[in-house]
Order: sequence, then C-alpha cells, then structure tokens
Amino acid sequence: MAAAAASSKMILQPPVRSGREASVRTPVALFRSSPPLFSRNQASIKHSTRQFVGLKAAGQYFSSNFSRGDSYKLLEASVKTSQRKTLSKLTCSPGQARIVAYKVAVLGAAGGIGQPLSLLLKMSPLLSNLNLYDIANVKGVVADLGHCNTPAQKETTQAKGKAVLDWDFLLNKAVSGFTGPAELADSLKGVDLIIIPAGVPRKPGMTRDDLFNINAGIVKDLVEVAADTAPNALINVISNPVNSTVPIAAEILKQKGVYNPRKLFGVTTLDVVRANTFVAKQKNLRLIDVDVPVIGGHAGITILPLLSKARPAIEFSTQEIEELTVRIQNAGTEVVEAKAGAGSATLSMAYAGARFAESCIRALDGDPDVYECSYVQSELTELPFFASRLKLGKEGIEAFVHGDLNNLTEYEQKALEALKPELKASIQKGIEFVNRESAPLAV
Ligand SMILES: NC(=O)C1=CN([C@@H]2O[C@H](COP(=O)(O)OP(=O)(O)OC[C@H]3O[C@@H](n4cnc5c(N)ncnc54)[C@H](O)[C@@H]3O)[C@@H](O)[C@H]2O)C=CC1
Ligand SMILES: O=C([O-])CC(=O)C(=O)O
Repeated sequence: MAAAAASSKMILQPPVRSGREASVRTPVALFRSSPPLFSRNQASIKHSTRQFVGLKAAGQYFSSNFSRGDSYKLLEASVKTSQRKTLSKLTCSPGQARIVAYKVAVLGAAGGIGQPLSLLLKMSPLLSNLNLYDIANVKGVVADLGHCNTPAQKETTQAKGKAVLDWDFLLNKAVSGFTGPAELADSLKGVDLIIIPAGVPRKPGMTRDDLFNINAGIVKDLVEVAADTAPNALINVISNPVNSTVPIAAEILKQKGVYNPRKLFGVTTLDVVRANTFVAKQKNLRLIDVDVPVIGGHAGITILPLLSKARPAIEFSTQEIEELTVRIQNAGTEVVEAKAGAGSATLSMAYAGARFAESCIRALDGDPDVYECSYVQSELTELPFFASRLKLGKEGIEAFVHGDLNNLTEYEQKALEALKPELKASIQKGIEFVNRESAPLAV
C-alpha cells in the first residue's frame, strides 16, 4: 500500500515571499508547458507537423494544449532539492527512444462532458490510446473522433539501428469504443488513467447533492470494475456530488484491497479555471498570469478560493473578495441556470478535465514540475478528504502544498471553518452509502 498520502514527509512549505515581490518578479503561469516529447537535436523529425496539424504551428505542437511555457517557479522552489527529479525521461537520445504511450479511459464518454473531453484528449500529444465507454451512443462518438487526423506516435528503427520517436501520420491515434457493462472491463485493460464523467447533471433548482441517489451507484459500479481490471491506474472522478463520489470510490477500492490514496482524485480543476478567469477579468490581468488556489470541496460554500494566495499577489477590497468568492462558489449554478434545463457545465468542464488529465500524464511521465488542486484523501485538516494544491509525481500525489493553509485571512479562516460541517456530512454520506450497499442482507 502506498504511504499515506499526507505523511509529514510529503508536506511542502512554500517559500516565504512578499506579495509585491512575487507579483513583479515571478512568472505565474499555472503550469509549465510539457517539455518536448523528444529533443529535436537528438531525434529526427521526418515530416513538418505544420503540414498535418491545422491547429498549431509546428514548434508548438509538441507542447501542452492547456499550459504555457513559464515554469511554476515559486512552487518549484518550495520543493526540497532532494525531491527534485531530472527531466531525463522526457527527452530521448538516439538508441534510447521510447513511445509516449499513455492509455486513457473515459467512462461516460458519450455525454455532454465526455464528448468534448474525448476530443481534447485525442488532440493531446501525450497519449496514444483513448478508450471510450458509455452505456449508449459510443459508436457514433468513436466514428466521429476517428476522422480527426491527429496522428499517433510510434518508435521507429532507422538505418544503423537507431531508434527514434516519430509521428506516424498514417496511423490515427487509437480510439476504441465500448458499450454496456459487458464491455466495461475491456475498456479498462492496461489503462494508466481512468476519467469518470458518467452520471446525471443538475437542472435548475437542484443542488449537486440532489444527484447523489443516481450518481452514487453509477460511480460505485464503475469503480468496482476499475479496481478489478486496472488497480494501478490513476482515477479522476468528475461525477457529482464530487464531495461524496470520491469517498465512495475510496471505500470501494478499500473493499477490493487496492486503495492507493495517492491515485484517487476528485476533479476540482474547474473551480481553479473559473477563479483564474474571474480574477483576471476583474483585475485586468493577463489570464495566463493568474493562479488562484481553490481548496475545500466542490459544492457551494465548500468551494473556497484563496484569494490571499493568488499569484500574482493582488490587492482586493473586502467587497471584491466577497463578490468574487460567491461568484466562484456559484459558477456551476450560473451555468445550470443559463442552460435552463439542458444540463450543467460541459465545455468548460471538458477543458478543465483535459487539463487535469494532462497534468496527471505529465506527472506519470516524470515531469518534476506538476501542481494541481484536487479533492483527495488528506491530512491537511481534520476532514478525511479535502481539496488543496498538490504536487503530482510518477506515483500520483507526491506532496501537499501545506503552506496554502497557513496565514489565511480572517475571511478565509472563517469560510474554512464554515465549510467543514457540510463537507464532513457529504463525506460521511458517501462512506455510509458503500457500507450500506455492501452490508449482508438480514435474513
Ligand atoms: N467535477 C466537476 O467540476 C463537474 C462535474 N460535473 C458532473 O459530471 C457529470 C456528467 O455531466 P454531463 O456530461 O453534463 O452529463 P450527461 O448526461 O450529458 O452525460 C453523462 C453520460 O454518462 C453516461 N452514463 C450514465 N450512466 C452510466 C454508466 N453507468 N456507465 C457509463 N456511462 C454512464 C450517460 O449515458 C451519458 O452519456 C454530472 O454528474 C455532472 O454533475 C459537471 C460539471 C463539472
Ligand atoms: O454545477 C454543476 O452541477 C456542475 C458542476 O459541478 C460545476 O459546473 O461546477
């Protein structure tokens, strides 16, 4: 069993910084872009990517779709030197080529989130296989996506026995469809990452917790098969209510004897994406420069943006803090109401989900500089699950950015205490659901 996710060794202290200094001197991108998959000097590129990929210029194609080029220097500096890893795995020299062959399964792939998420994943240069599972309508999605000419990667052996990584412009990236419970296990064989957006979305007037009765069972059933078929995969749970579905997934994995708290994530990236968007707009900043950690959970007041920890360091009035916090907490409802019965956030969630998935893959691949907020098993507070900023690594969670919870403002501290009872009840509800479902029937 992996070490407890929040062992003291894994706790990072952020560097001491004055806000002004941080804002002026530090590039504050959320994430560095993925390093090139191979060094151009070291491996040959047979074709111009510009020729084949309409969306990005050749030089950009090998980097992330969701992040930018600057490194996340402040956070990186908070990692002890001994914890730093080299980038050696991310480049390859002749004779040492490898295939970047990460396999991802999307469960609920034909839905409002599943479809655009699958498209974004198919565009990602970091994965080779995409397995799409749903109880209905997957065939069409696979046929549709299969026509996008996003190339696969493969290792080729050149003259003189030199292996190089290359794009195979004839082979399309493998996209496979799986429909119905009988095909679920096949969709999960050999995958590195499982993303779960299966379940019903809200309608106006509903809370996320109102989805519990349907979605709890869906997540439970999917994770049971995942535990049997891909026990080592990372799992990203999108299905709501995330505050309960993640504890449900954890209990199922525990029952199956394969729970690794470092590998189970509730996807809260959309809260960060929204916080960054709203703050950048309010303060007239470049979007790319803004990073607001969002902690707690993923429903109403359990969503707590830490504006005092925003980068760059930004001055907010009390009124701005209150208005921005409430807007970020209610942003999901804002979309639900605007869609007026046609569902909840799908496109922004697909974007956020693809970003989080890409971060997971980059971490698996050895990128030493990957930080994300996520709702996970945690010891940062007295609650067993809590969203906070994490450093991701090859085995999932590598460390917690502990310092985010230090020196909170009075407003944030109060909001943190206020969210705890609701979050605790949602966690308890998830755990009790699994225990009830698996209790032997009274005779
Ligand atoms: N974590 C987050 O930040 C967010 C979470 N969500 C949640 O994501 C979930 C999905 O939302 P949408 O894609 O808009 O819903 P949707 O109804 O458009 O799609 C859901 C898909 O799940 C499939 N599905 C249902 N039961 C299944 C099962 N047992 N196995 C596999 N697939 C199954 C459906 O056939 C459908 O294709 C909802 O619970 C929603 O609340 C939505 C937005 C943000
Ligand atoms: O609000 C919803 O029901 C969907 C969701 O979680 C979000 O958009 O943050």
